[in-house]
Amino acid sequence: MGSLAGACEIVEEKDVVRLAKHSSRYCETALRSSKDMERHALKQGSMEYDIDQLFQSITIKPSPGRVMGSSFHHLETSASAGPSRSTSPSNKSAMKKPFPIGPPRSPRVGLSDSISLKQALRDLCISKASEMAAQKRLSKSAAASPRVSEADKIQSLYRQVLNESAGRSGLPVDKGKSLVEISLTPVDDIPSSSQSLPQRFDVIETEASNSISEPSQAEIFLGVNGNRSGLKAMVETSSLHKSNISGSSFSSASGDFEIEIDESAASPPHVVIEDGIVEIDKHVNSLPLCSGSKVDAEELDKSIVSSARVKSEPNALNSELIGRLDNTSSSGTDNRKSVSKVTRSNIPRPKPRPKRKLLVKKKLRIAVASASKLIDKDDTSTEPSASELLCQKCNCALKSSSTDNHPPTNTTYNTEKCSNGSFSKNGSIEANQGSLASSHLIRIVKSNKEANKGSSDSCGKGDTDEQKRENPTFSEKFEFSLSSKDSLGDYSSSTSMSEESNLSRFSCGNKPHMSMDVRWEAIKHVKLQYGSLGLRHFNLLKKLGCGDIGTVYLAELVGTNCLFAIKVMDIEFLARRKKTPRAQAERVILKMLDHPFLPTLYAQFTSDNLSCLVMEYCPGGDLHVLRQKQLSRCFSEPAARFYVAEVLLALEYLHMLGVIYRDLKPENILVREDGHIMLTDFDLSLRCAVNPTLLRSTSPPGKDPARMSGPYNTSNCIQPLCIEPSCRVPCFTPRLLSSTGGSRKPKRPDLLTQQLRSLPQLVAEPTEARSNSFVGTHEYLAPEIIKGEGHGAAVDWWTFGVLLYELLYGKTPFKGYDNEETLSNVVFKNLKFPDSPLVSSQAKDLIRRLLMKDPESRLGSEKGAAEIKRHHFFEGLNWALIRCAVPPELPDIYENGATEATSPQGNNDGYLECKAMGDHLEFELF
Ligand SMILES: Nc1ncnc2c1ncn2[C@@H]1O[C@H](COP(=O)(O)OP(=O)(O)OP(=O)(O)O)[C@@H](O)[C@H]1O
Repeated sequence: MGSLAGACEIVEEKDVVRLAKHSSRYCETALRSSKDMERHALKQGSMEYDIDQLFQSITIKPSPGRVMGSSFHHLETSASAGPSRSTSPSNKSAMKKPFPIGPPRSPRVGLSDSISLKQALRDLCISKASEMAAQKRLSKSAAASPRVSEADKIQSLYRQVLNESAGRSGLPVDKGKSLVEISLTPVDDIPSSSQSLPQRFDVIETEASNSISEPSQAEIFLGVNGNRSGLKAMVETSSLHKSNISGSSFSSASGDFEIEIDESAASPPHVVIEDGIVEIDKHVNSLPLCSGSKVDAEELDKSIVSSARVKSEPNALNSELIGRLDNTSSSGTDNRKSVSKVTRSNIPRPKPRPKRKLLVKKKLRIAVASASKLIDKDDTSTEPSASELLCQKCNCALKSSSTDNHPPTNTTYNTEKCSNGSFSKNGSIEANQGSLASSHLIRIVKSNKEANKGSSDSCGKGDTDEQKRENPTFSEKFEFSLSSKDSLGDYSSSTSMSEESNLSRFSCGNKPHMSMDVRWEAIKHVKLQYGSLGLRHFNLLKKLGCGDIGTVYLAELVGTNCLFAIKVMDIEFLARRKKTPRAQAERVILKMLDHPFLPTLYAQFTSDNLSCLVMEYCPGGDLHVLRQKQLSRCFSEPAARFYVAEVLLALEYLHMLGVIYRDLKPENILVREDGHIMLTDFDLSLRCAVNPTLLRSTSPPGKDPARMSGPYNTSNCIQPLCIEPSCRVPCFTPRLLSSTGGSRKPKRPDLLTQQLRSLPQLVAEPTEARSNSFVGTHEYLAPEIIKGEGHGAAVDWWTFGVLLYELLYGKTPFKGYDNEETLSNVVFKNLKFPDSPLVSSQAKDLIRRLLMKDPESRLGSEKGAAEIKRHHFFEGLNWALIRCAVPPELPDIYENGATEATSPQGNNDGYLECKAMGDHLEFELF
């Protein structure tokens, strides 16, 4: 057709007539006759007939050039050669049939060109029609044939694409080199091994089904030009998901596997599991093979974690993703940008796992918990909590409490070691909150645990052998515990230190002034709950100090907010050092005490070789520390008066109980939270008999009461006025009682004062007590103690004078170069007062009267504290209400009730001594 178009134009016949009005009649006739013949011949076939009809309406119009040069010239020649040039209708037919012009030639020549052209056109049309019919038949048969699969179509399509591609690029299609791997295997079924190659298809002859549009081909070309894996994915896309020819999704033939491919995603995806669908978003660097529902949550977790970690590595993702699509792990080096999102819906996974998401969440939660455990590990490794180490019900120390063979990180897994299985979570939690205990606690608890086991406690009987195996040191310690237990039994029986005695002995009933204290209730509750109280019920928070016979810890009762000071004493150590009597004395004295300026003993128990005293905790430190904090390293006179007044009351109380304190010094005067004092440390105290007597005044009326034994020694007073509720309580007015020993001239007493002074005086001073012990602190030792002449209660008034002196002057009065000189000064040196700071004469007079080297001349030696109270130094002081007075200063309370003053003193000597004394008890610094 193309060649023909160039030679002539096909126009309608009328135009030809109009144009060829000069054509000869012969030509028209010939043409007409020729058409008739052909029409007749084509009647046999309808298609040919139609074509013939078509051609009847076609007139070949020669091109201008040709017309002028050949055909037109040919017509002219014919016309000139003919007899008539008329344009009559008869000529029309002649013009239709060309006749020869010029030299005569066969009339077929001119017609033969025209006929051949038409014939060629007709043949071409027939050929095309036949092809279409054949193609139609072929397509019908192909559709009906079950053997023609989608893969065949894919292959044919691909073949066609390759051919076109080769044709366009000019490259030959080499079957061997450009063999394309078309994987029809769903991802789930693809083994992860890199050796398993995808199924290969050779390109086969298949008719194009036109199912691939240009976009798909473009994608395929992109894949071809990219890399093998990319091509594979794209081919899969285009072939398996016809509905989405753009290749944005991938679905298997079974329809249960879908991979969405987002071409625009050039960055790594990340994975989200939701209702069984694995979504790979842009941030996954390393994604495990999503083999259906067999996707391992751990791997997914890893992927998620890694996605967060390697967001900045987008290139790595594609390779991994492609590798997963190929299911060939080794194909991870490709870098294809067209695949970035894969969605798995419902294929080969046997059953969906709707809980996958939960599983992941759980894992994350576990991970958080693990992280918390890691954080806890660190915490417990350095500062384990007692409650974490103990079974709260059966008091069995948990495995983790052993620091020898078990790292502290095991603290949370060992509840199963307790046969009772009653590990108290609350206790643990609360213990964790406030636990600052150090490793020493572990060892103490450990000893406690072993003691429990050794004493056939209800918990862990069967674990003994097992623990021996697990802990090589257990056997040794276990035996030691037994021996300790024997020793303890003797000790306990002789000293009534058992827990049972503690239970029956102690209650708030015999300590009325503290009966409302919540700490009693807390202790009582624990005793009722667990049957007994032990060290296991406390979290040792801080070491407060280490004394001569034990170490004092700040402790919290587990499950409460109650703080205590627990004095822990190693019984064997005490026995070896012959200090057991001191511990006994302190314990007995503490049991008796019920006074606002003396410590309350809440409980006492023994565990293994430890004797523990649970006392009231004083957070304000001691007066020695407090004095050091003062500007001039000494207290003001009012402050000093306040403190010594309270000490005086405490000493008076002790003396009434028949206790000579003997160790008065600022270090033993603790400051409570409210600023009032508490006298502590009674291991040097002397217990003695005391016979409180009511002394009647023998002096005549009007005599200076300072010379009397007491202000109330009036014979005409039957009952002490202070007992009367309706009394105006003049006896509480210190002024009335302060004439004793005062340098000031006493005022003339009025009638009431005379009556009060005439009242009988209670004297509860253990005046008859004598001791030859060399006890106390050098600077505070009374001369009679140093001389060894025997001493009594008056030693406390000597020390009381030294205390007042130190508080006012910041130093002790007889301090020498060394202890020997100090002792010498105490015995021989006269008392001197420094020029500064300025101290009142009343204070100096009191000190002077108290520091009389002769104990019998000493103020208070005859009638006790009452004499001292009456001194002018205390004039105006309300003794009865001094506990309600405002203290000089309040301590700064820090965390856990501790203060700067109660910070660890670092007494390594004492501490090391404690460590050395116990075979398996170690006290360590925080
Ligand atoms: N109830 C308490 N509250 C607060 N801290 C206390 C308490 N009891 C003792 N401490 C502190 O513990 C330290 C040691 O006390 P401990 O009674 O063992 O006596 P010490 O006076 O140092 O020694 P020693 O018994 O040899 O005289 C004290 O210095 C004191 O700081």
